[in-house]
Amino acid sequence: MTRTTPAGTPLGDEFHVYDTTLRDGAQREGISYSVTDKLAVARLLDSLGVGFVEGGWPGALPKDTEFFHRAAEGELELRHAALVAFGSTRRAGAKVDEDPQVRALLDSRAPVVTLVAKSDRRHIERALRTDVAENCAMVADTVRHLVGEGRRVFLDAEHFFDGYAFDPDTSLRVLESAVEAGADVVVLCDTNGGQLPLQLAETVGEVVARTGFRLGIHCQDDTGCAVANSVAAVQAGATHVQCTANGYGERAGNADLFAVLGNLGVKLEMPVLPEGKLRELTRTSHALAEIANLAPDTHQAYVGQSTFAHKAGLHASAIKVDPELYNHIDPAVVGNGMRVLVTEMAGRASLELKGAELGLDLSSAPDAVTGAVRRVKELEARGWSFEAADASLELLLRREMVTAAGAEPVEAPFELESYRVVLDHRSDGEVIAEATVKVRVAGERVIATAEGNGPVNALDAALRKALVPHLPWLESVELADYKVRILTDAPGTDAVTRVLVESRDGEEEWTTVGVHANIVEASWLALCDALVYKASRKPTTSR
Ligand SMILES: CC(=O)SCCNC(=O)CCNC(=O)[C@H](O)C(C)(C)COP(=O)(O)OP(=O)(O)OC[C@H]1O[C@@H](n2cnc3c(N)ncnc32)[C@H](O)[C@@H]1OP(=O)(O)O
Ligand SMILES: CC(=O)C(=O)O
Repeated sequence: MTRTTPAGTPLGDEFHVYDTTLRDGAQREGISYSVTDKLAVARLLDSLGVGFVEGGWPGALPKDTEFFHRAAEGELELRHAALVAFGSTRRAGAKVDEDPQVRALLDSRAPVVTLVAKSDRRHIERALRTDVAENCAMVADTVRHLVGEGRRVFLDAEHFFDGYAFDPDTSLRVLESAVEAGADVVVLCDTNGGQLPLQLAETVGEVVARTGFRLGIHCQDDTGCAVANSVAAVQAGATHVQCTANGYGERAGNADLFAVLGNLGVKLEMPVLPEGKLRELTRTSHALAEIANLAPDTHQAYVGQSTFAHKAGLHASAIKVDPELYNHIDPAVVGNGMRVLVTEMAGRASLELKGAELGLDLSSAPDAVTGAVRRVKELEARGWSFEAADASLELLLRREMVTAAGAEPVEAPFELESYRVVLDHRSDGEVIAEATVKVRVAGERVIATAEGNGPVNALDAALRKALVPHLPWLESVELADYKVRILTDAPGTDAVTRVLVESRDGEEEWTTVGVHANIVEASWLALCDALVYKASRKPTTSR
């Protein structure tokens, strides 16, 4: 059976997933790929299984010229994708075989070339300062020249939608010039990103009907509709879709590759990637964000870390019955995972699901669940936040289980008698903090003093000094991150400080929270929870 797009066009090899992260994605403010970065991006996209990787504009950017050179010299072995060089048509009034930019496209040795050409009469006349006939000759000459040199050619028809609305005959003439000269696909570009899905799909359908050409779609995201526009274009007959990883691109960005693949691959069940590769979407998206040196968008469609995280109690209660009730897909299909967040918005089901996630069986402890829901709501009203502090939440749940269900108590590995912190502002401007802790550990009273570059650092150091001789496992535990937030609107109080402490050892990372009017005490509470949490996971003998 022939597979088809939603518009009935035969699929299989005939549908192109075309990535332009390395060219249009690199046009985003804040991105600057090195050549090594570009090679790594191309490898990741290839391993995901996209059909085409546009590597850049050889001849215009020295880095891109070098990228194509290194790729051709064996540094890039692509298994799925064809490498594409991007560039413009010959200059107006020039000869194609004398145009250095066109020469650079051939020199890149890329098997596919995408040419950008004006397809809006206003741009032809005002930006290029030429006429429609010469613009069409520039397109035809360049396509014919490159095809004659054995390249497969696609044409990006810049400003197509705006141009078609203004003067459709000119825009169609540009497409015809390319196809008659041998271009394989003509790509309708929403260059200014101003289109909306219904109007764009109508235009794509009309152009398919009028020309019968193989059409591609390239959407910028200035209306926030790039993904919707791309999907609508495919539904209207486009069989080549251009996207960028995580929507990186000029101005507001481009159509996000991962959302487009999710929509086409999962929702429309089009075989846009090789078998099994949709499960790589999340991992690939995050890896590409790393290379771009940008934090992944935690709320990005399909692949964001929070995209299947459920906070509302009502959602959790339905999810407990069946996760499908509140997830639009099984997150595993795109390599993502579901999480339940416990906050003031939690109900019993949220706590039960979170407990299961943390390995605690609360099914036979209804009173502990009730107690935990009440406690979380009370504490969050006073400024605590458990959403990002799973270790403190686990301790809270286990303490409720002790009270309500007689479970084994959560033992602290030490008992605090007192702590004291002083700050010493020295005459040379240096500020040193000194902390002294008095604790009982393993049946002994221990007093330890340590210095640090701040009160929390000094307190942490003094506590370790006191405890490590008795609790050797503590040596591998370190403070990985420390976040402070001053809350000015906690009801019934003056400002309070919330401290999140992220700890790690060779086995895991965990986060705890402390809240108090005093920042040092808030930090102490979070630090203590961090150690109690870790101690509760160690065999009794090493506590
Ligand atoms: C919609 C898009 O995103 S397309 C991709 C755009 N990407 C980039 O521009 C990044 C790379 N660009 C560059 O490095 C430079 O702009 C270059 C090397 C391409 C050109 O640099 P310069 O020769 O200094 O020209 P400049 O950038 O000022 O202007 C572009 C020239 O190309 C011409 N031009 C623009 N589009 C086209 C086209 N499709 N076909 C032929 N010529 C074109 C312009 O008319 C202008 O010509 P002019 O110098 O005679 O006025
Ligand atoms: C070609 C391209 O990037 C655009 O028209 O937006």
